[in-house]
Amino acid sequence: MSKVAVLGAGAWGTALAKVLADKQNPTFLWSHREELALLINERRVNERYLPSAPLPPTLRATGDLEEALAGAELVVLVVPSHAMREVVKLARPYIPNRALICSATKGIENDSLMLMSEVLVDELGRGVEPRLSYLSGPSFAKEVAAGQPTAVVVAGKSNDETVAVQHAFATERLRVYQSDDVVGVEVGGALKNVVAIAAGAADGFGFGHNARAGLITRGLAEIARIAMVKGGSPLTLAGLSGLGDLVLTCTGELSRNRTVGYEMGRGRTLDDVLTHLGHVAEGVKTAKSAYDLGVKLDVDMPITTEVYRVLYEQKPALQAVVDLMNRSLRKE
Ligand SMILES: NC(=O)C1=CN([C@@H]2O[C@H](COP(=O)(O)OP(=O)(O)OC[C@H]3O[C@@H](n4cnc5c(N)ncnc54)[C@H](O)[C@@H]3O)[C@@H](O)[C@H]2O)C=CC1
Ligand SMILES: O=C(CO)COP(=O)(O)O
Repeated sequence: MSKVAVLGAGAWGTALAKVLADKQNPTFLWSHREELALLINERRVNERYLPSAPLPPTLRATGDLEEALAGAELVVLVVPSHAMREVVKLARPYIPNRALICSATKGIENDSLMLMSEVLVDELGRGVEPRLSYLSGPSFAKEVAAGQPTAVVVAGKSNDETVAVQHAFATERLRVYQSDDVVGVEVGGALKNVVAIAAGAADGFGFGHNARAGLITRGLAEIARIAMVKGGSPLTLAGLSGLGDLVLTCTGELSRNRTVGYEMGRGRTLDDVLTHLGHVAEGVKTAKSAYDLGVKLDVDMPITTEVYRVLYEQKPALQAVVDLMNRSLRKE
């Protein structure tokens, strides 16, 4: 590509920008904090968010959206979900007419209860839909940046454009699958973060492997229920952006969402954990959106509901376990 813009200079934006820049695409990494962009250019590493990854000369950081976007063939959106709408509004005047636009953000907007795909169409218009795609799957930024073998999926409604994005990201170490199930891929990526908080808490309490495996499996069941009601395929949820990312985030110590649950399971408060985390834990805000969505769509989401009650209604976490285990018995 002649130019790529990555909007969002956190851990994941930096890792994806590195992948694209290592492939010799001139890559602009936009940070909403100018001083971070200056530091990245000076030190050739994003010390704040991804200190382990040296960045190639093909990558340039900037705090100027117009500079990042002018002439870009591919625009990658990787800001936290709560900032997506605001950033897209700011970026809209500068996004080139034919640019492919790929979101790698995982989350559901509070209040509107929109997936990122719905936020993007809301802000950019239906006409842009064929150029939109969504990257998701089990992929810790640190491992991708280190060239550890990783598999992800890119979903989009238009085959040619999605294949173009698939090829843009693919490397010998990053295997990229393609999907046309935008809803399934997005719901899987967003809701696994909520289940990861529960799985982390189970580990923090000192529960065993059984509890974790039960949470992963029953978590997947409720994620699939919501995805289906929203028009996604349950098969997608058996893939990288469902089961794959759920297993990674519920078991991997690098997960920020799992860490939030783990520390709360060990007795720390949510505010204390978030103050010291230094990164976004999307599952916290998404727990509220997912709970509201479950109520709105009349979908039974017991694990999500308990995570919501612990995070937002100060329910004691151990009481949540008791309530989860003692619901009426039912068919699997
Ligand atoms: N870190 C990872 O391993 C992965 C993260 N993701 C997803 O990528 C998205 C971004 O996550 P990370 O890069 O890891 O987050 P991070 O916590 O490492 O960095 C967040 C970045 O967003 C910026 N930011 C915060 N508020 C902003 C605003 N209002 N406007 C513009 N920028 C703002 C921060 O300055 C920072 O650069 C999330 O949705 C996350 O779930 C997806 C896959 C892997
Ligand atoms: O989405 C991720 C890996 O696929 C990252 O998960 P955390 O945000 O919990 O670290």
